Amino acid sequence: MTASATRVLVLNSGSSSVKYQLLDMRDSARLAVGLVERIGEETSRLVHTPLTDGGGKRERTGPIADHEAALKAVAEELAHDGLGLDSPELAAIGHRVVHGGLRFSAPTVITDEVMAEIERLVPVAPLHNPANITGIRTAQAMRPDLPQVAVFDTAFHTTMPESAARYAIDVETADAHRIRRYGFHGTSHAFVSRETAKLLGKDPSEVNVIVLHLGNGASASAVRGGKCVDTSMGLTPLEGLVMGTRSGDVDPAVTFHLERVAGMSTDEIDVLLNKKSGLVGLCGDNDMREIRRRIDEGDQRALLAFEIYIHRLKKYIGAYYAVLGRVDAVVFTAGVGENAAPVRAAAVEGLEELGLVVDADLNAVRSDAARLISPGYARVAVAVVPTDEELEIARQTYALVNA
Ligand SMILES: Nc1ncnc2c1ncn2[C@@H]1O[C@H](COP(=O)(O)OP(=O)(O)O)[C@@H](O)[C@H]1O
Ligand SMILES: CC(=O)OP(=O)(O)O
Ligand SMILES: [Mg+2]
Repeated sequence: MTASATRVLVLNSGSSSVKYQLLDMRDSARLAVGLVERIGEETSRLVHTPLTDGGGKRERTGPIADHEAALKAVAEELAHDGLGLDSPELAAIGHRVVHGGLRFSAPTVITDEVMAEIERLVPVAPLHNPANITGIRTAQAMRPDLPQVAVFDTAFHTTMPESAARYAIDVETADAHRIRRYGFHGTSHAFVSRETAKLLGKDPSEVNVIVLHLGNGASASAVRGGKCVDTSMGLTPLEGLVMGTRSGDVDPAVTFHLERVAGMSTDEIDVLLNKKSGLVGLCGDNDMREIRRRIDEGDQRALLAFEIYIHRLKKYIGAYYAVLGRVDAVVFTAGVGENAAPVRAAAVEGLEELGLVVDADLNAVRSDAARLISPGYARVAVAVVPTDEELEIARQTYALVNA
């Protein structure tokens, strides 16, 4: 890396999307941001926004076959703005990697051996790790000379005590197969819990926070003094909250029952619970905007899906309240948490005895800023804090390559 190399490209590869940002780490300024969605479908779309000279969003539509093709398209868009991957100013490429098992509790420079470990974990993050691997390989091929850094979703959760991380199943079996709660979205839970402390004017070590990361994937975490003590996702990102297409918690016997009684294969049940359940399974839509629109039109299926979503969320707020004992803030983040005021209002409705109240006017404000939505008298702050996984990944990546 040359002394003038201060830029970091961040790739957040999801199962069917890539979000990316190019940042200059001297001031964390974003030079370009973008998204490729519906990868593998006929209707793929790339939206690229350069931010160097006032911007000007560009869009490409049409089939993008896989993550490799997606990244090549992203590289072309960046080159078009004079921000190509060949730039000597690029210091590193930071990758979100969803499953890092127990081994990675910090950002890590990717070697062949690290890649082998990420590959070994594919069975426990089948929707995510393969996309992360393709992203890394494609970026390595483009810039073999640059450090590629993995920032793991699981890292923040490695501080959980055994009482929260261990499932109550036979210890030998669990240990032999490394079955335990790992938790995901950790980069977001870490970033948002820290930003929440800032919003409260306190040091992270002084505050206990319940973070509700509600995107397409969704998870809750209990953070005590800056450290995660429990989280809702488990061995895989399937456990916990109701999500866009994932069931979250179900009785594990549902799977035996479907095998024995419905004659479904393990793979079919995997697809059912990961891709055809959650909001989409309950009402046919996984987008909260569409669900709210249908509810406003009197659609009963959409209403029931919303109520199931909220009921689960409320149970986790209560559970993590009990785990923490004292709660300073309940925080909403990610696509649904940041934008869906009705979800926030419904999730804390009836919890006044716990000190949780949402002010309807504050909750209705649309803003990109971190903000309180509880009234001044409330014992527990309720807040909306936008997550920025890409910024956090860029910071960790840059810090590591400069260490
Ligand atoms: N204005 C909005 N109102 C309600 N929900 C929204 C809004 N914008 C986005 N969402 C929800 O956010 C989800 C995407 O969240 P996001 O955090 O980007 O997810 P992911 O990172 O898992 O792709 C959408 O599926 C939709 O349900
Ligand atoms: C781990 C996980 O669920 O990630 P996402 O929300 O991006 O699908
Ligand atoms: Mg996300």
